[in-house]
Amino acid sequence: MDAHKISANQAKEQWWWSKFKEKDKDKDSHPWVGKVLSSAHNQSVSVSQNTTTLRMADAAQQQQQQRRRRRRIVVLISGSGTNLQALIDAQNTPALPDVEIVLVISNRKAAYGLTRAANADPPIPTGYLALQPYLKADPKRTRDTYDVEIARMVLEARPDIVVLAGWMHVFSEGFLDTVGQQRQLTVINLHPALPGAFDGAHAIERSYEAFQKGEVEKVGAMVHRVVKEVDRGEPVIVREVEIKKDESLEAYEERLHRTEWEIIVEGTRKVLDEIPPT
Ligand SMILES: Nc1nc2c(c(=O)[nH]1)N[C@@H](CN(C=O)c1ccc(C(=O)N[C@@H](CCC(=O)O)C(=O)O)cc1)CN2
Ligand SMILES: NCC(=O)N[C@@H]1O[C@H](COP(=O)([O-])[O-])[C@@H](O)[C@H]1O
Repeated sequence: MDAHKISANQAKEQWWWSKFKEKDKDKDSHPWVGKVLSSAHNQSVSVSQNTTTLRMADAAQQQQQQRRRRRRIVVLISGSGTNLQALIDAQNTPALPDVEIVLVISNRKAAYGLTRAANADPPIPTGYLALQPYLKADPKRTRDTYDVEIARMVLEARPDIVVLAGWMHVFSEGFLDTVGQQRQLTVINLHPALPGAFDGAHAIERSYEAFQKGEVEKVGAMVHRVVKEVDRGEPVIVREVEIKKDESLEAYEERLHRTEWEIIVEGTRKVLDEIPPT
């Protein structure tokens, strides 16, 4: 700013002083009047400074409140983790705002999804617990106690949502009852078939074969809430996928996976947005 130019505040200040001096001319210039006015001025300056400070603090607090607490996501995987990668890439974009993937758990040591989590920026903490080694370690252990142990690992991360992204293990009540103890904690699952058809494992191959044999007209994928009955939970997102007569399984699978990468983000966002802000 050029030296001869003054700021709006300085101009306001000089106007104020000129008014103050005009007033002073009309009145007896009792020394105390000057003192009262100048201290009034000083007070008004300090009040306005305090007001400004208060206003700034209030604005900062409002900004803080507007900046929602990041919603915490735990992801369970068993394989390559391309759907986990879709979630990692979508974090804090308009597709999936105000989130943090806080833990990735695999039941298979060789799952490449664990590498994806470690390579994320910042790296995502991972956990690993496979059923068979767990059972072999202690004869008193059961599939149900395994499920409770997985649930404990999940709850320790204080999630707002649990996403099964290619988690190839059927949960018993042990898991569902344990995570169900945390209010409003939803578990969702990505399933490569439409509701009510091809529940369970190998759904991609089974639905592809059924279409090619003319047994079904439509195929697709869904994200659903997880209940005890496998793949029978309420659908959250359902998306049909184009399939062509006599095309290869690989061609169909590639198209299906692209759809999965979209709906796993949409489904996660949809369920998180159902949670009232704290
Ligand atoms: N109680 C529930 N558990 C799980 C659900 C669910 O809806 N309710 N969804 C599945 C995911 N899933 C299909 O989407 C699925 C995964 C695995 C299996 C399965 O038969 N697994 C075998 C082991 C297979 C293997 O290790 O290759 C098993 O668990 O014995 C069925 C369906 C996740 N869990
Ligand atoms: N019944 C569950 C099931 O079949 N899930 C399937 O596992 C794959 C995981 O891929 P990813 O490891 O690359 O994300 C996905 O195709 C998903 O639909």
